[in-house]
Amino acid sequence: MKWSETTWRRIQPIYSKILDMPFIKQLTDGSLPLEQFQYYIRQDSAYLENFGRALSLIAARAHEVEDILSFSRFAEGAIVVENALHESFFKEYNIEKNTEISPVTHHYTHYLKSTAALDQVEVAMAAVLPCFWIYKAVGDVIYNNQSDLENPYKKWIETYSGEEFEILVNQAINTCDRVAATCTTAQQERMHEAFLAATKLEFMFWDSASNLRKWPF
Ligand SMILES: Cc1ncc(CO)c(N)n1
Ligand SMILES: Cc1ncsc1CCO
Repeated sequence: MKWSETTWRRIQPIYSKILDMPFIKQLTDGSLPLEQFQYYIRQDSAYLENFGRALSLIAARAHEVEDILSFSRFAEGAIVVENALHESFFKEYNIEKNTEISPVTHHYTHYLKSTAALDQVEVAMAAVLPCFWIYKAVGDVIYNNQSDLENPYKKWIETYSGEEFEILVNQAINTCDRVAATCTTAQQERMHEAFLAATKLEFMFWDSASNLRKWPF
């Protein structure tokens, strides 16, 4: 079995919990309270900026020229999406710009950047993979279950359900499979652990928006 098939199977219990989250259900039917969406977009802007940095670090550390190119493109894509948030979502949804980074965003972005800087590069590639794969999978489920044509979050829903994003996601998955094939079993296991950790953080990222989580001080 491919590394990606094994890793996707292993995270199924968490993936099911993600699909059951109130945030996802309410985004799908359009009933998500605006305050939660605003919180989410502000945090996602900070997330994408740092995700872009992590992807650039991986590009710099990749062994193969084709992977330097892919991860440089991914990094650019993340910053382009971040820019789009500022150009449209911040204005349309009346979102304040200067936000304090939340505890979960802080943890997730620092986890990705330290993994990208210090871990084996194959492990770093596995750590960023849920950002692609979970969003593609969840984006498709939301897109296919939209119940309300007037959904105020329609534009967001379209970001991750297009063919363009799908191509990048498949590229990220295939890259992980190719590099995993060069790794020892122990190294592949560390790739699984990184994929699992980032999947949990994807759950927590939405959970944090649902609860408008803040620092205690
Ligand atoms: C938290 C998070 N994970 C993944 C993506 C998609 O890359 C995103 N925009 N935000
Ligand atoms: C995963 C992801 N999220 C926003 S853009 C992107 C793909 C990289 O361009």
